[in-house]
Amino acid sequence: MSNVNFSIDMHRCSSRSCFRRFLTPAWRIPARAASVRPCTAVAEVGAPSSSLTHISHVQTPPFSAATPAAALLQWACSGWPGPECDHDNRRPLSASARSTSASAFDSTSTAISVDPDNEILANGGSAVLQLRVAARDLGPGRGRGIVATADVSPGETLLSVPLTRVFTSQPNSELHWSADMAVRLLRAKNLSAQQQQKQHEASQGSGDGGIQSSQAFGDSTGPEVMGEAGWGPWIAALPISVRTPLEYDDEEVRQLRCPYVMEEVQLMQQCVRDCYEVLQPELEEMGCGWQDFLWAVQIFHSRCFFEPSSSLHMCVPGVDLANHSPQPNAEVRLQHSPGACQGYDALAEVAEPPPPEPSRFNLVACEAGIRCGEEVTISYGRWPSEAFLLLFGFVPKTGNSTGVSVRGASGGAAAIGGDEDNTSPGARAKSNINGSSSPNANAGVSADAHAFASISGDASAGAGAISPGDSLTVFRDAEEAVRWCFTAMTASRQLHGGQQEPGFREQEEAERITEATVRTIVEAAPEDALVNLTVTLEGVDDRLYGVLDLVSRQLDVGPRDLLRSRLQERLGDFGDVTGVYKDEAVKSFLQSKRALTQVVLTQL
Ligand SMILES: C[S@@+](CC[C@H](N)C(=O)[O-])C[C@H]1O[C@@H](n2cnc3c(N)ncnc32)[C@H](O)[C@@H]1O
Repeated sequence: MSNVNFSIDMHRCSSRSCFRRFLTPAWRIPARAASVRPCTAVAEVGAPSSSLTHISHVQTPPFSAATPAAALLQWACSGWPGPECDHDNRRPLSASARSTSASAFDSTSTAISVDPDNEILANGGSAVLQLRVAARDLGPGRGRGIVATADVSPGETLLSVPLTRVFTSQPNSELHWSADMAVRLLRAKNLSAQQQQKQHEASQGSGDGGIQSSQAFGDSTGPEVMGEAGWGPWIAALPISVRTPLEYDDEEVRQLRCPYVMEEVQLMQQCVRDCYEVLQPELEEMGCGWQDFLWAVQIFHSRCFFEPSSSLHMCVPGVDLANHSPQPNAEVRLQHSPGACQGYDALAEVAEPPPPEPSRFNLVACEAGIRCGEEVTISYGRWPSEAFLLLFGFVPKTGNSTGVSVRGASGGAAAIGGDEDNTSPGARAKSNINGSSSPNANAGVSADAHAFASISGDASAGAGAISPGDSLTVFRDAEEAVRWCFTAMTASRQLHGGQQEPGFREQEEAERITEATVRTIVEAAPEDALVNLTVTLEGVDDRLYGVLDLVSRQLDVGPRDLLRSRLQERLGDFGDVTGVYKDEAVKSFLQSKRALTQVVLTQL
């Protein structure tokens, strides 16, 4: 097999306007929904409870060795000979080495006892792999995760899932990708339940009491053989409930305080409701309602990888148990089989090739390796906190409240505590913000732009709360920036300069200048080039600087002063974050935005 060293970020991340640009277009009302009547309000189809109790994001069934999650890893890695066969010498580890590491396993380990003379135990017609990882319950904050049950060498494959067992979006779906996947998941859930029922009845008839071992999910129990009914082992291991902002009620949306993010949440909620309306008849035929649909959509939002070359979303059984860390110790790779590569067909014409194996989705240890007992983590990408909150329902923390060192464009990469994540493609793209990566957006930027854009020196005020990769949207787009600057400066001059309220003529003139400035800036730039103008710990978005610089020439105020005023206003949005939050993730979100705004302000 050719090993394509190809990391995949969770979903898509574009460089400059990281969040809005990748999410918003995808969340527009899908084509099939566009013709339907205005959607039903959430309340009519089953609104979430509004009581102020903390809700864990991922609710999972009680965990033991026999749980579906423990059996899932075996099922997911169908056809994989196991980690020891991936070493260069292709020799299995000695039995003693294995038993040493196995002694550190807990009861949930999937590496059950092994006959040393028999590398692979036959079980229900399938092999039991000697995995070096196990699924574990990590508590209310994180749900389940993957833990190393032995020391793992750098580059070692931990899980290897054939693409035939990866639940993938359909390329030409008319519906939003997650809605389409949700219906397919619910259908598969129904079919696999029916299948299980049949098996149960058959086994009762045959007198074995209907007891099916959780280890008995063999190669014959997958979707390759059973079609949609074959996803049962994965579905049984999915969380019972997932909570993301799709479930927020009005009060919780208000608690987000940030108008841009509140809009995104409302847009997403609306889109899902619209999709539900379109799909309702089909869902009801399956006996599913709004809550089932909402659950399934959130399953995919919180567990899918986005594969950029095919634009497909992939939910990978087993690997979908890996939690996020900004400093991951593992990564994912697609391994293409010769059968999936160009040239296989040509070979088939001249020789009898081996039957093509499916390509595989691998979880691989990073360069440092992994110690026995450590959680195996991957990076979902380096995103603003709202992207994490909206899709995954949590906001990552730095875990370090001191030692923030921020350098700007000319100074190179920022280092935030010990948790800087430069591993993802998103991270590399984002660090270009202060460079000249957006040529069209920089028209008119003066020579001191970079000095201004560069946030330098140490800043520690509350920086430990900043989610790695977070950014603050200062303006939705250039037009909003121009209008805000004119309005704010007029108001400020009246307040501080004792100026009279402008008369009709003056107002007209001010409006004319504003419109002309908007046209100069917006019409000169390509469509959507000037949306989501941000600041990050790495500095000020060049495009934002360019806009403020042009406006400042009209207003006779420095761009730095304009930015400072705006950030002070934004800080007010995130003011006092103490209080009761039904969802702790909202608090982490607010703390991160507030701390980021404060740090940037101290650096201006
Ligand atoms: C791909 S799933 C990972 C497995 C999940 N913990 C489970 O029990 O099924 C992603 C979800 O796990 C949780 N999660 C992942 N990384 C986390 C982290 N660093 N902190 C808190 N929750 C995390 C979030 O609820 C997220 O939506």
